Amino acid sequence: MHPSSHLLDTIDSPEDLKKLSRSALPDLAKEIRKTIVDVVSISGGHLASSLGAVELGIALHYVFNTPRDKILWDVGHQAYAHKLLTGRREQFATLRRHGGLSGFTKRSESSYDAFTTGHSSTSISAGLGIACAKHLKKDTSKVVAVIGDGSLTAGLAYEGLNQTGDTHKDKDLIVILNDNEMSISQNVGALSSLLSRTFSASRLQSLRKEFGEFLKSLPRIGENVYQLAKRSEESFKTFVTPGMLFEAFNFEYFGPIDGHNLNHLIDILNNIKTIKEPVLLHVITKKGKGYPQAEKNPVYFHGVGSFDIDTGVCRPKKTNAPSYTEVFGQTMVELARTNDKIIAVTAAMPEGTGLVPFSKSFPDRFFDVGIAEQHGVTFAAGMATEGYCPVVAIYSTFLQRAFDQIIHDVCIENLPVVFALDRGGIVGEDGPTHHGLFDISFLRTIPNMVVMAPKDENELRRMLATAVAHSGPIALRYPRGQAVGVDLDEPIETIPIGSAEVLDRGDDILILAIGSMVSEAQCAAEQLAGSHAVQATVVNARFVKPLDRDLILPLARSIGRVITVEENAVQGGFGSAILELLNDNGICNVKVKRLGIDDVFVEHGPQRALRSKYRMDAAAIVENAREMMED
Ligand SMILES: Cc1ncc(C[n+]2csc(CCOP(=O)(O)OP(=O)(O)O)c2C)c(N)n1
Ligand SMILES: CC(=O)[C@@H](O)[C@H](O)COP(=O)(O)O
Ligand SMILES: [Mg+2]
Repeated sequence: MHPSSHLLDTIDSPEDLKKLSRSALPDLAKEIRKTIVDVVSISGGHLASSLGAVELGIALHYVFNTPRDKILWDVGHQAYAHKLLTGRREQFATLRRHGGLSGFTKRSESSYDAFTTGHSSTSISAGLGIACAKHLKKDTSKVVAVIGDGSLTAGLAYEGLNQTGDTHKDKDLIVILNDNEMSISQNVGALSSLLSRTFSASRLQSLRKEFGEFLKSLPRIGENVYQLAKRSEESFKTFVTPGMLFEAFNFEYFGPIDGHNLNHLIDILNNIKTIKEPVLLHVITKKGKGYPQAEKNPVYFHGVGSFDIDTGVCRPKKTNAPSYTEVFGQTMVELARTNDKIIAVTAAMPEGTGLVPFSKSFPDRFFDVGIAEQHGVTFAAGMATEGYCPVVAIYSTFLQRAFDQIIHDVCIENLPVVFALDRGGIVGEDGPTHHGLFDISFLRTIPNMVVMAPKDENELRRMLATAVAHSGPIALRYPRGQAVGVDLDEPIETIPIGSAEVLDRGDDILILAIGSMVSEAQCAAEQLAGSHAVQATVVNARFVKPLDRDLILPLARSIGRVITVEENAVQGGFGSAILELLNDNGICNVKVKRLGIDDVFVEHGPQRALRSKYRMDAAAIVENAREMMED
């Protein structure tokens, strides 16, 4: 690694970058890489993707006139070099920290961040929107969307390409395909093998051209020659290349070129910026480029916690409890051993959702559909119609994409699809685009859907067993990170649908808690009894839908003071469900306080700090209980 940052230290904006000679840029790239590795080794972050896009970031800001020209970084997880070059060098050490720089691009953070990101595959649609708006305003500045090969597996990207290629209107958009042959894991699907046909691509294209020229040179094309030409054209299609694909979308295709060769990048960008029609530039990069450990293991270094730079080894976490994700993954394997109908579906997150062990034990029953949550849900619905039991494991935040598919393709027909929602609640450093704070609200409104959240990892296992035995759509949501550390039942018992449990008994206040908030409620009950002489009944609701009305209603009636607690938006969530239940049953003289996230987007920061700031803890329950007692 380069010892100092004397070039980077001179850059406060892309204007300063432009003052450097081309020959200095490779050294600048080294300095940027060193800075990224240094900071991410402490703060954690998306290391491998950002290291792969260093030259791209330099070349784009060297050639284009940002922020007037707009660069949209898809997902935004590869944009650390962009941040360093656009006036955020001094704050870079605050990356992903509470109050510091976001790990993604964010409009409110910088005028150089053209679009706020975190979820994938938005760059082409948003870029086209910006380009069309510029066109209407007669603004001739340029728009560049940088999208990865993984992000190009999502349908949304093709919706953008399709509209961009509409020949009836001028669409001045440059799309850069940053192809490192990786999503988080190995990229999947027909597209990934198509993109790697680079050798045959150029060979076949020149063959095709030569053949066309030959035909044109003939004085008269008879029927036989014409038929031969058509057949040849057809057979060329079996060798479709990336260029042909994008040309079919009416893009001018350039590439593939080496995305780490600054001279080539700058030359070609200078050329294509003069073209006033859709352009696709295909660049080949290496995920983790420049940091050997990340080059060797890009999956591990995609999103990483703090690590030792010399060894690449992550700093150990303090607890011995497994994560919810691990327990989910192990339980899937256990259940699938005796139930050959269980199928696992992931949308490009086999590691993140804990499904790698399942994929190894049952490769035929494991499906990675790519970054295609909508397709994944409908695909699962199709499998369910054939008698299988698909378990769709998707982070809460990414399932938002598939809301219509859940209703239209799964719930209307009451199909037995299990939704395993990892990262339900506050996720931490990824911030507002990634917190899973809406699933309870959006799932509980859907007819036929059952919604559960476990209080600990043993209950997660029981809920998963319950879910695969259920005959309709059913969702369980659980948090990011370490579980509670309880013993696990063997064999796994199921839970009657809609049954809550009483954990503590007291006459003063009723605390109805769900999921991760159950342990906080118990802790609060202990404090209330110990220091404030307030006796609380604590109920682990287990189900948001259906609620255990036979247990909840008499308790609410007799105690008269109710606090609901959930790690979810308070609007429309578990607390709202309780209010509806009470109201619908004529119980209107009960005081109810709903605790949850109150109509805001939660910023990024450590999970613990955010939970405390947003009052998702025992202290908040105690405070609210005491206020209620005083009223
Ligand atoms: C809708 C959505 N689903 C899943 C993810 C999780 N995710 C973030 S980056 C990524 C892989 C993206 O691959 P690619 O675009 O090729 O970028 P690379 O990491 O290779 O640079 C995935 C699956 C996401 N951000 N958004
Ligand atoms: C950029 C992105 O969407 C993912 O890489 C995400 O950051 C993963 O989050 P986890 O670290 O919770 O798996
Ligand atoms: Mg990629």
